Amino acid sequence: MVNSWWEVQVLCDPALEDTVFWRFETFGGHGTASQRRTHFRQIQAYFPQDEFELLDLAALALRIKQDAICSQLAIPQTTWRLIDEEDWSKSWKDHWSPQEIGDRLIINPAWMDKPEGSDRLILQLDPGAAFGTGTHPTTQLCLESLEMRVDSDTPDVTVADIGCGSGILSIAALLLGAKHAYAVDLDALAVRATQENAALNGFTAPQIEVQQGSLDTLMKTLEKPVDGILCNILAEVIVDLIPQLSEIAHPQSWGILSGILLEQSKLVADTLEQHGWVVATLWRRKEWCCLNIRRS
Ligand SMILES: C[S@@+](CC[C@H](N)C(=O)[O-])C[C@H]1O[C@@H](n2cnc3c(N)ncnc32)[C@H](O)[C@@H]1O
Repeated sequence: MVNSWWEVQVLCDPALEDTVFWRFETFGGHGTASQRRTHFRQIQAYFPQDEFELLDLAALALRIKQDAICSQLAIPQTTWRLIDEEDWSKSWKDHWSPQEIGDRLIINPAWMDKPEGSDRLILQLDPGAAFGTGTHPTTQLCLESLEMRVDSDTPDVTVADIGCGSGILSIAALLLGAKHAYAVDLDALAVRATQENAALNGFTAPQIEVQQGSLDTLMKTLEKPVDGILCNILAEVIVDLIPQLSEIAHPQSWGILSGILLEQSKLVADTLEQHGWVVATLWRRKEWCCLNIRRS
């Protein structure tokens, strides 16, 4: 059980924002959020104290500094402090507000009143320690792609959500009209967050089934192939998963893959092609992209 967290805060040039998000994610940060300041960005993430030594944080700060130097940007200021569980949840909640995404969704922090008078689907979310507040470009790209794939005209859609984090993509799929979501994540905190968030939105098993694990878990437990595969992890991880992706797909299945930096998209697309998939569209936001794929 985690009792204390490192709150790591980076003040940097806006152009470094995506890189810092990516560094936080690869280091295992939770609840990453950013705010605009007049001439710079303030980005923070939280790291469980029992898993991170001061040396790890120093290494993270050094990497971020090197990233800035390589991009010829001002040297960022990285600071950290130890906070307890209660302060942690409050601290990052202070930085988060309702957010409209695409044409049909609004992500509403669970501790705030539901927005009134909106004709959007309201996705209630409390990510807790898991990734996926909807503020990251990759999550937004996945949600916008999902809107184009799932609606009330496609009522029997089933989706697999690999690396579900807070559960945001599975829940969005169900709100948009999908029939079943099968969510997996290696992180036990993400499994718990997904179950709790699903319940907040009125979804429980069997409509949503959440397990700790990855693609191999789904391969063992799914009774039928799914119509859609959602996977917002990192390119390196996605490339490793691709060879077995078709094990949970049928000939008409589609996929939405993100967490991929633009310069990594060719590697991912080539690997997809080698394994019977094609990239139908590539959506881009900042340095990130999202591949909408189908079987070839
Ligand atoms: C970038 S977050 C995405 C969360 C959410 N789906 C979203 O779109 O915002 C990636 C998640 O993938 C999980 N993850 C990383 N590698 C994984 C793997 N090989 N299999 C399953 N989950 C993985 C992480 O624990 C993390 O929760």
